[in-house]
Amino acid sequence: MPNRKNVKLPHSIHFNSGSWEALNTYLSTSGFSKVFVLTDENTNTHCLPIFQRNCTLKNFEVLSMKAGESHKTIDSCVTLWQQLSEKGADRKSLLINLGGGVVTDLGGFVAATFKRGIHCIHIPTSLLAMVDASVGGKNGVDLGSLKNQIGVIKQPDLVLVTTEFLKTLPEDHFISGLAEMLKHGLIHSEAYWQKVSNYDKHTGDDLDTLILESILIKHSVVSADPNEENLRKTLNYGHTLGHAIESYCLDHSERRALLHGEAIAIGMILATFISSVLLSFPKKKLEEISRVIFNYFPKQEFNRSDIENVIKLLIYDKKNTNGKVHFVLLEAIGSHKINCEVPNSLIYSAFEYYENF
Ligand SMILES: NC(=O)c1ccc[n+]([C@@H]2O[C@H](COP(=O)([O-])OP(=O)(O)OC[C@H]3O[C@@H](n4cnc5c(N)ncnc54)[C@H](O)[C@@H]3O)[C@@H](O)[C@H]2O)c1
Ligand SMILES: O=C(O)C(=O)C[C@@H](O)[C@H](O)[C@H](O)COP(=O)(O)O
Ligand SMILES: [Zn+2]
Repeated sequence: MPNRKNVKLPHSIHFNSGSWEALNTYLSTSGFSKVFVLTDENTNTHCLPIFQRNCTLKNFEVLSMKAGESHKTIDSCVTLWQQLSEKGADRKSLLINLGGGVVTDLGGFVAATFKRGIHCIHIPTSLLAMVDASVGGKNGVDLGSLKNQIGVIKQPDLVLVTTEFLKTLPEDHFISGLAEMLKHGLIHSEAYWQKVSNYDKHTGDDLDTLILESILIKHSVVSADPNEENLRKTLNYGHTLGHAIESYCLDHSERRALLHGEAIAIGMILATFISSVLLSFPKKKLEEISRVIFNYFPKQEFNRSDIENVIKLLIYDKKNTNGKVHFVLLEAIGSHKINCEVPNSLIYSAFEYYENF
């Protein structure tokens, strides 16, 4: 993977110094009829002032939604579609999504569907949205607690990544974003895996370089397979069980709702264990990966009935065909296999490995 000096971002993605200039040029040359900025209650407080300072256009309207996964729903979309309608949005209007992955997923979907599609820009403000959610055009909402069941793939006009926003991001959400960066390491290269797993914010590691590299890994996969016919499925590493665990916890009030990255971190340990059994993924590496992940993500408890229910949720995974659940597995770091079938007995063994590590 190229480093920051010789790296090439696509024209639609801008990083740090170039971002505000790209936004202002785009706004002044595109002739939008109206500009809307979608925030959630936290990005409204912490990120909107930075946006206002840097955006030369002053007459935009702010729309806001409640923060968090439980608001990534069609009801939130209806409220926003109504507001856009009442405020006279037309097909020459622009929606700027200023927030984490919930705002970029939901705002991307609202923009893609309002009057069959208005313009949209993502300005990601969480680590997870910078390295993953804002790149690649997947958008959508949950159906009840089932993750991302409704949505489309539509690329935003621009993605503007400004890491200054991370200064106010709460620690648990920062760590959640690290999970997707670790995933990029696992599917892409040992070198990037090592860099992210050895990242230490206290020793002044260059986080911006790691973020940029993650964006490039994600972009390279998406541009090779934008509609997830084959290669893009690798970006779903750890998500087959991870999403089922996330949905299960969202739906059970006695459990803490896990952040997306927290659930995916568990899913990656489980998928790597399964890889070690089915594809001879090296056992020593499995242990290293488990150690790194447990270092950030404390163990969660799953009893037999929890696991049974998680397995039942696998039927909703979007990589399934003909009722068959398809996992992404690894032969080694950076060497993946898609569309793998996994017996339930092995899923139970994977949870046993996770609980006993
Ligand atoms: N479309 C994709 O390709 C893709 C990829 C990965 C994840 N996702 C989705 O992204 C969502 C998770 O995204 P997330 O982790 O960003 O969650 P999030 O959007 O809920 O943001 C995390 C929390 O941090 C707050 N926040 C965000 N930026 C802040 C800032 N700069 N300062 C202070 N507070 C800030 C938010 O208000 C929220 O409370 C999930 O729904 C997941 O399914 C989508
Ligand atoms: O961009 C992709 O493709 C991904 O799979 C990235 C994932 O990290 C992300 O969580 C995505 O939203 C999952 O997609 P889904 O199609 O499984 O809902
Ligand atoms: Zn994810």
